[in-house]
Amino acid sequence: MFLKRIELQGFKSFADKTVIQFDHDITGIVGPNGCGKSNINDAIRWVLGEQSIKSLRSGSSMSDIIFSGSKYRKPVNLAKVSLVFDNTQHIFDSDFDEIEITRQLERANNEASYFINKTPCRLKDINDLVMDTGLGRDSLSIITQGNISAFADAKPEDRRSLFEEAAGVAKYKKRKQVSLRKLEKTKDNLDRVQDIMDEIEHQLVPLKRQADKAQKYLSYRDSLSKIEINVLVHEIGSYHEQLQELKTQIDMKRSDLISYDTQLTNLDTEIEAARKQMYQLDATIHTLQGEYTQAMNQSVQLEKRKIELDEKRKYALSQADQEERKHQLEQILAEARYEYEDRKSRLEAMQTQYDLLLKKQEQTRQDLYRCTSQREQANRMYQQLDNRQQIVSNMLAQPYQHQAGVRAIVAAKSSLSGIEGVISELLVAKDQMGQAIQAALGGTQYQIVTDNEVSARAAIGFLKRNRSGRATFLPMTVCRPRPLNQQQQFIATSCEGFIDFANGCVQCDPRYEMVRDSLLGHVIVMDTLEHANECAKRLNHRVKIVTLDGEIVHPGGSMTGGRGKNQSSPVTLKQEMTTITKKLTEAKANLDALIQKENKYKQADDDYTNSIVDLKVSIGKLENVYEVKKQKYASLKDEYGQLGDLEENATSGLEDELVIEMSKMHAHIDSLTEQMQAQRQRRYQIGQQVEEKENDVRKIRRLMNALQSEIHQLDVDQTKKQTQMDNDLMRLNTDYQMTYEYAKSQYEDLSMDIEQAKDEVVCLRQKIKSLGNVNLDAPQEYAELSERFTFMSKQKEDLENASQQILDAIAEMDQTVIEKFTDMFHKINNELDDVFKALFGGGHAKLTMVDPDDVLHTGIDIDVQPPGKMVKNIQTFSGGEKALIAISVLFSILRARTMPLCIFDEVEAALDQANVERFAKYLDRFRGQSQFIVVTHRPGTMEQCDTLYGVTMQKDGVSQLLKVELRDAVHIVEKEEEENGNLSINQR
Ligand SMILES: Nc1ncnc2c1ncn2[C@@H]1O[C@H](COP(=O)(O)OP(=O)(O)OP(=O)(O)O)[C@@H](O)[C@H]1O
Repeated sequence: MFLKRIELQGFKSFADKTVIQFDHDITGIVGPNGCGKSNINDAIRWVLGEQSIKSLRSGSSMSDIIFSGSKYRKPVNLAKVSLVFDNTQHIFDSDFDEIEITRQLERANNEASYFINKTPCRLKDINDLVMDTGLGRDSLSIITQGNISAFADAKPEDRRSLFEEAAGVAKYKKRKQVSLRKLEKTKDNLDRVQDIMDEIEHQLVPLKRQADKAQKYLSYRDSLSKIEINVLVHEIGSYHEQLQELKTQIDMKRSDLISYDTQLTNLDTEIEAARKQMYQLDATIHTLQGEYTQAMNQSVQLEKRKIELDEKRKYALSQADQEERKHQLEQILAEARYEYEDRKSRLEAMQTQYDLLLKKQEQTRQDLYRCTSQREQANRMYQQLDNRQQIVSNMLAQPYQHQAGVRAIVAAKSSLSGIEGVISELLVAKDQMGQAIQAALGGTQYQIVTDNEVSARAAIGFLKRNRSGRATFLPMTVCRPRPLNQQQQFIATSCEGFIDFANGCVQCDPRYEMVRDSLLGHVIVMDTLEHANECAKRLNHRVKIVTLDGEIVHPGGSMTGGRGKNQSSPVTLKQEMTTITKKLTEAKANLDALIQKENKYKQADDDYTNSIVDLKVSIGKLENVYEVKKQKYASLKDEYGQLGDLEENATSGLEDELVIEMSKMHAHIDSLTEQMQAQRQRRYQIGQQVEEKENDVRKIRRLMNALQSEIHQLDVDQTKKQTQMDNDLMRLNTDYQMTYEYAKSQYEDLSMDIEQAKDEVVCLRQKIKSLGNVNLDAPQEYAELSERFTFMSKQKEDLENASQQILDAIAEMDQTVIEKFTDMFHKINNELDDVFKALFGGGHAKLTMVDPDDVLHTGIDIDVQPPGKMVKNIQTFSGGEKALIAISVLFSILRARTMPLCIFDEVEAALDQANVERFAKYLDRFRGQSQFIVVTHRPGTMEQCDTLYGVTMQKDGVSQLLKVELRDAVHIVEKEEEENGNLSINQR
């Protein structure tokens, strides 16, 4: 037997373990109403996976199928039912020869457990196992009275399931359902993937922009760091060298300072010594003056004594004898002669000295005159320069009188960002180059340099807002050197009168070298217009040429030149100011030197005058004395000549010591005078030396002041350079986390000069700034998002493929279903007419598809014509007829398709006795083909059963089973009938 046994325990009324053994084809289950027959049917369906509480005729919960107890029995907590099948024919797709399917339910947790051959499994495993075997919870295997009566009244489409079951397409339908669910799920996934892709695509575009921007930023940053590190290394090295140079200069200047200081100390010592000498000379002169006065007094005394002596002599002479008188006269004459000759020689000496002084004074006066005229000329020059300096200074104070816009920007410079200055301030013409540079720059000298275009725009906005005029701005970021090509440079430099290229004729901060080269690198400076013309010709009039006088030969050959009233511009003014200041300093020094020289000459002149006057007075005095002495000697000579033979022996005849004394006194006085003059002269010379030394002191002090200023300036430069170097070092450290030594070791040749590199750094910084905010995670995010998008695209493709595969599989399954369904439908239809005739005793029956074109969904109609009846509409048949029609179809199906097991639960209940017997007889035809378990009350049916199970229920509400082999049963019935008369089996 296919179903070998059923084991129940705790299921509904089967509280105790009950085993129903099936040994024959047809087994009947009999018993009074409510004894629990149908519970066996329920138990089979329950094991085969029934989930509907309603179908199981249970309460509100699945746990209601567990024996709920009775007045005399306690409820149980576990329901367990096992079906044991013979699988030697492998009706189930399993290698096992016996299959035991078990389901149990515990009241405590209301949880069901499933087992196949005692191995726990899922409900799905049981469904899969029984699928299309003819078993199953909704299968043809289990037909109830309700199924039978509903068949005829059912809608055509509701009948379809019976035929589908017969055709065994449930698994396809189930698979189709699974496939459809999969398809639905796939579509959901596809939609979700598409949504995600849309979202990613939406994010990808801006993220791509951000990533590109970040890539640009990183590329700029890399270039910047490479170049800037090199620039910083170069600059730090350069600052280091400059600092060394500055230190050397400072050390040298400090040593000069010390040397000057020593000189100053020496000069002070010398001046001090000279002053002491002057004091000593003053003292000497003073002493000499005293001696002179004393000598003069003595001289006066001697003169008085001489006069007295002469008077005495005169008297003695009048009293003396001839001899004595002669002797006296000879003495007087000798004295007179001595005095006369003495005064004469002294006078001549004085006169010689006087002449010499006059000559020297004349020479000094000539020098003074020359010096005065030089000084006057120097003074005029100085005044002129001073006046010009005032004018230039005033002009420099208001350099942009006619450029309102430039003036406004310069005034507001501190409140505007990025304003570097006006070209004319930033580029300073070198000496003698003012006119040329002014001509070369032209109007661009009033352009304002800004750090970049943004600053220029802001400044123009400022001028607009304030209506402050117009100005031209030159952003440093657009400046590029514009040198002449090599051939033009060669021609220009080989031209006669070539001075330089205009960019070489200006000085500027290294920061503005790019501006300088951009504006002036292509302009040539020549000495004269003639040479400029010649050069222009050789350069085919393609280049702008300017001359030192400010003439211009324009490209094309036109020329500009001439001279206006005021040729000055900010470019020339600065240079002029520098030149004037330099000249003014020189002129002042020259003037001071000339004044000093003039004063020296004046002093000398004064000194000569004094000496001359003094000498003149002395000469005057001496002349008188000389005249007196001369006349005295002459008159004495005349007077004493009359006396005869007087001997005139001037030297030997002097007997009076007084005359000699007087003469010595005069000589002494003259000597004192000379000494005083010499001392005075010496003092004057020392005074001059002191003055010169004091001048030297002043000069040295000036030099020292200048040196100190220079040292201070160098200190400032040093601090500045040190700060710049520290800044660069800090930048290396903070921006690039590098020490100088490490950065230096990484130094690379950039294949560009340092100025270009600096320019590149500015340019790159500007580019980075113009990028604005940068999301550095963007490239990574973009890569991840792109990868995700690719992944999603792949997923989408996979899902679309899967979807197509499912659709293909569904189409294939549909085709199989159509084929199997159509085949089974025809088979059943072929059987139906015969079965119908057998059960109805004639007539016709036929199945039709409501919509043959849609075999997958078509409903099934049944056309019947019982014998002798014209009625075709199935609805109009009686209940019994409807049941018999349904049974006809059921048997047709059983004929068309072999079922291993059929459970009929009072399917023939509505039939009359005759039809029950036909039914029973027909049932007998399937013996050996299918196994039947028949729940019945009808004796006709029972008669066909091989075995009957009688179900009873005592007052404890528990179903009991009694197995009766039919032979025994017939025997028992016959025995009972004999004993009790006409009692039916049913009543038993
Ligand atoms: N959980 C349960 N616990 C105890 N008894 C139950 C339970 N569920 C159902 N029963 C009992 O089972 C009986 C119904 O059994 P069933 O319907 O199989 O009877 P039957 O023999 O088929 O009757 P009929 O001939 O009238 O169709 C009722 O007496 C009912 O009380």
